[in-house]
Amino acid sequence: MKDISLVLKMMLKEKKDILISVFFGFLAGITAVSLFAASGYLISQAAFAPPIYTLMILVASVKLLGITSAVSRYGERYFSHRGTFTILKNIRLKVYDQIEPLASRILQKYRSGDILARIVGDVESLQHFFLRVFYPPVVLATVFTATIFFTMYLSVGVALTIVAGMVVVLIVFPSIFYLFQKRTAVSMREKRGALSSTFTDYLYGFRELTIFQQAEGKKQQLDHDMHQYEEMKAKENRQLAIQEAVVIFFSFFIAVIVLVQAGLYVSEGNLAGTLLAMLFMIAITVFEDTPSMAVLPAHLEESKASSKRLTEVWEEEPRVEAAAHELEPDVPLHVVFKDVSIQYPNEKKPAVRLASFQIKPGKNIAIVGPSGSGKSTLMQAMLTFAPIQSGHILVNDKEISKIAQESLWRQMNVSLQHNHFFYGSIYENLRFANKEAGEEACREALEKVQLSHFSLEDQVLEKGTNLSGGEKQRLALARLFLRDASIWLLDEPTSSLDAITEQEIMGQIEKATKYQAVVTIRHRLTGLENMDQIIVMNHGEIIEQGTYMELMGKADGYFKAMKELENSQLV
Ligand SMILES: Nc1ncnc2c1ncn2[C@@H]1O[C@H](COP(=O)(O)OP(=O)(O)OP(=O)(O)O)[C@@H](O)[C@H]1O
Repeated sequence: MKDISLVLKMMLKEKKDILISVFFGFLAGITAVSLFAASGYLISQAAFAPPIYTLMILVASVKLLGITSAVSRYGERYFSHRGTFTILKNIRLKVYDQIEPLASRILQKYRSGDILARIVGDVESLQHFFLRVFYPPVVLATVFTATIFFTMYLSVGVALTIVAGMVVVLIVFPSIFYLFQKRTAVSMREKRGALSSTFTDYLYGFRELTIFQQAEGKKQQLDHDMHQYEEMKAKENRQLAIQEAVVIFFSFFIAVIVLVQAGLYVSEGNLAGTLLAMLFMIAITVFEDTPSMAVLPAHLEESKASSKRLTEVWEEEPRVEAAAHELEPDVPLHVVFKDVSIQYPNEKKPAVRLASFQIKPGKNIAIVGPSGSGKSTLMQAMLTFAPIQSGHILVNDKEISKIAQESLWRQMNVSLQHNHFFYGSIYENLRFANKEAGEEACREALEKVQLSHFSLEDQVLEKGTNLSGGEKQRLALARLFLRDASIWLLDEPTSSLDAITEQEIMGQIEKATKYQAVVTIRHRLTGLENMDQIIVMNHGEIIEQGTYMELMGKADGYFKAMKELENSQLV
């Protein structure tokens, strides 16, 4: 029950449509049974040449039942499908609401292909829960019960045969099929997950795979995964077809038993002969919709697994209470790190240990240190993307975890090591930072980053694959000139640029940020003389901090040694 709690909760929100569709389903089923029962009775009665009005009443009833059955079948389809699509919409919204605040953590834990398979494939497969798992047994049970009561009135023996048939079809068969299905479903899901992950790996890494001549091997693995998945799918379809055949065969078998049994009662004089055809028709019709019970176990297993796979994505994550404190938009940010340690999930040691420093409004700060020393992690923590293990990050005296993320990000201008570009024009990619930015402002921003040779209509391909590394960095920086923000966070913003372009663009940034704080992660140690503060990191710790002069004044300082080494290489 816990496994399908997600879909059950979403389903119960649509009680009205569910009740109406069950009502129409029952009406359609029971009128179909009555229609065939009345037809059987009509044929038998006609053989005895009864008064014309008897036949007229029977013919009219048959017609009326036919019309009612058709109309209620329409109502059943309409409301059950409407309910299904609303349930699916509710599930999509719920999944999005749960996953969105955890996105940065989840993407560290799951492969992107797997996440995609969950939020597309698993959500889609839950649409079958109501229509194929919940609904058929409920409607069948109600139709069976009503039919059994009616049949009991005619012949208790026949009614008991139908009861036995009902128990086998509604309980025994689904339970046996479920056991078979469980095994197939587990390997199906594993194969689907493997296929989806291999496929995304192949797609994202296509260029590298081709260059390193590994594409063929990966393609073979993809073919292999695809082949295995198709084989499993074919096996599952075969299994479902056999199950369906068993149920259909059994239904006819019960109808034949009813015919033989009723025939026996007639010959013994315990049943009127005119009821024979009627009982046979009832037995045939009441089992008409039972093949849906053959596929029910497969859909139940699929729904359970999908619901579980979706909920585990957010249930295993620590709960994030919606932070409610809104930062005032006009007050510049003052950020204080107090003994902050950060450890990524599944990592043995922290990426940052006991970091303490401040970012005051209007100050220029550089973070330097060897690769892997934790510089970007500090920036990720300011953006609330890195998991803080201990210590405090205060933004305008408020704990960062209590601040509504949007109000924090609104005041930040960020350029990360890898910036994302969308398929579209340069203009669209710039306006993504500020919807209000007009063409003139965008052209000026391009000029500031020395991209004035680009027109606003030029196309950017997915992930900016038609741009050079330096162009991507400059386009990412151009976005920042279009937004007002009180802190600029720049992670190696000019690492792909030549020294002259770098100097000019940094000059433009300096001009635009007279009153803003700018935190820049740097590998090159040039141009740091005017920094208000330089933070030096090594092995996840801040080992030195101060102005350029202060750090260069330390006789055996780490920064001083790094700077001297760099200078010696430049000479
Ligand atoms: N998402 C992550 N999951 C697990 N470990 C991570 C993650 N991101 C970074 N790390 C680890 O944290 C440590 C610090 O990484 P970080 O990116 O902060 O270093 P950096 O100083 O910015 O390096 P670089 O100069 O190469 O960009 C590294 O050991 C890295 O492997």
